Amino acid sequence: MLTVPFGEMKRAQPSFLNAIESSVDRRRRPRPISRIRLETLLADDRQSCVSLPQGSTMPHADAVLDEVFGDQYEPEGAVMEPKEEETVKVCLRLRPYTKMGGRMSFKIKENTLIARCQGENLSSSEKHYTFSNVFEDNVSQAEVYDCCIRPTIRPTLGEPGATFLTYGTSGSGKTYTLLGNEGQPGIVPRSIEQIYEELYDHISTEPSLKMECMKPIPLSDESVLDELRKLRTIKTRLGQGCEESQALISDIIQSQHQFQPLDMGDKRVFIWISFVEIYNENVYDLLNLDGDYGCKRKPMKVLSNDGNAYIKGLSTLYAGTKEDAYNLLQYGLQSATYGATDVNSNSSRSHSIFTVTVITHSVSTQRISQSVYKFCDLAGSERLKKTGTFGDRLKEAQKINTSLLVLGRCLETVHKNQKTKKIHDLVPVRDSKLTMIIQSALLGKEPMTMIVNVYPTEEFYDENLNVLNFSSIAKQIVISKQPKIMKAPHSTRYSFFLSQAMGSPSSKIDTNQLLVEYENLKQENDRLIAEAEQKNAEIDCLQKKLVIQEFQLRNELTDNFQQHFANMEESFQLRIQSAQELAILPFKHQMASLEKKLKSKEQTIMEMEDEQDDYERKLKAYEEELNKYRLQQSRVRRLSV
Ligand SMILES: Nc1ncnc2c1ncn2[C@@H]1O[C@H](COP(=O)(O)OP(=O)(O)OP(=O)(O)O)[C@@H](O)[C@H]1O
Repeated sequence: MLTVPFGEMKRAQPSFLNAIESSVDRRRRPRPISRIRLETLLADDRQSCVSLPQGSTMPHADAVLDEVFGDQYEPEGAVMEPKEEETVKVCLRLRPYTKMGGRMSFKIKENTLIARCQGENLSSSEKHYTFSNVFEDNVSQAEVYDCCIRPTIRPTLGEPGATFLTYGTSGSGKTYTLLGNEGQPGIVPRSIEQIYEELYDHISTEPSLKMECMKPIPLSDESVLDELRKLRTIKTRLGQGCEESQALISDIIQSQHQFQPLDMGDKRVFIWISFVEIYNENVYDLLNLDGDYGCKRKPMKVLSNDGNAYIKGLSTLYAGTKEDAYNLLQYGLQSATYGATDVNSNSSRSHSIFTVTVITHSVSTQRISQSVYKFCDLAGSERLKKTGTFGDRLKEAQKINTSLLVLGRCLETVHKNQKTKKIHDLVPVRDSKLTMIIQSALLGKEPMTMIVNVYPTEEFYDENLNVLNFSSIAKQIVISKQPKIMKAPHSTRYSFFLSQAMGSPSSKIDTNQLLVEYENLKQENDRLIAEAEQKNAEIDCLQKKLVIQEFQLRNELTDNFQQHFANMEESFQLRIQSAQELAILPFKHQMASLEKKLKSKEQTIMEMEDEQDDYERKLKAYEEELNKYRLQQSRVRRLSV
């Protein structure tokens, strides 16, 4: 249970879990800020902070605005209109109480909910939560729409669009508020009706202009046919029977609201729709026509371009009629993930974002603007224990709570930065996919309306207080709206703009002037093409030079390497030679001494041979003498005989 003793109330710091309710302390109530601040317009990755005095003429600020808005900023007239400032609209909606058992103790006083803290002394334990509007449980869907959504949907030139969020515990009525049912349609079908009824005369049946990565792209005839083919596929997949329920919903809405067609002069409107689901921190395309039901879906990447998020490869389909828009909504809902918890048997386990992009093309001024309306059905913020979550459901709940916590941190940081009028901390929009996608609203660049759904039971007492604390921070964020106006792209398809002009209501008046403009543009185009060709020829020449230089360089390098290797070889040879000589030297000495020894031995041998000769001669002489003696002896014997 969340209780804050009265004495500590003043000192407590606002935080996601324990926000200080603005109505408790007068000093903390939201007040109009006297100076217009640009830091909220800067992306979270920009560190600098610029502020402008209200209503000032500001030639010196042009450069800053140019940098922030690029092409989108038009410094016409030099005098800046003071920018409208408003805070995030936070409305409370109570779900009718159906259960027996304990009802949460609270009372409503105008736009303030006074919650009584459980088990505390009455005077010190009341918490006051002030909202833009409070809708009690008997307020109809139509009243909710008229009061907090209808005034924000103004898809005329220069309106940036808006983000609508439903936030609350599981089963508190978020999906009911956003989508409703057949008998009680919610915000999304009512917005579709409003947009299509108000823009009826101006909506182009041909999807010939699209936004890609925040840039307007005129589509080729083949792409137009491709887009129409996709719509037909969706219609075929939905099958028969959906038209009847759509017509019924449309009739109910028409009977409850009076939407008048707007006079938008020569403007043509193109409406594109996308639908994504964030499930377990992965973003999935709900309008993807390539994958079949049941096959593994591919998570998509969320990228950021100058503080505006876009999803890479997301299917954005053209909805030229409200029937197309209903079909796309229904098709996306069929693809969305549903699981069951103990609290709500049809609990949506993912955040889903239905986006309607209205592109407005002014034929006379060639200006293009886009208004992006995001309808976010957030998954329930719930306690794991109460919702009986295990396994996959537990993993889902953890991811859901993490992304909602990041959402709370973002709101808290933006609020802190705005309050102190300095950028102290970067807004952690990148910490979750949800906050990345709705970053422009979180950073205060476009209006945001949050409908806080509360199911007032004792059982959800703590969770409901957390939701209320969360909303009290959101309400204090200041929105600095900036129109997003772009010039028509330098396209080779001038015929697109010309055909738009011909088809527009004011075409008769402007046709001649447009033809002159067209001729001028054509000449300009020819001149640019000739210039481009000349540049291309120069590039070719430079490329050739580059190739020759590269070839020469390669040869030079090869020669250098060869020379280097030859030098290395030579020095190695010398080193080997000297090493060899060094190694041979002891053997040479040994050989010389052996030769010397040999010579002395030879000398000795020669001397001995001489001696031998002497002995042989002497032996011969003795033998001769012996022979003589023997001869004498034989003579003597014979004589004696
Ligand atoms: N204001 C209301 N009037 C009548 N019925 C309501 C209202 N709000 C909610 N309900 C009913 O309460 C039930 C739960 O509502 P819903 O499905 O919109 O809850 P949820 O907040 O979207 O839940 P989860 O986050 O789990 O998806 C539904 O049957 C719905 O019809």
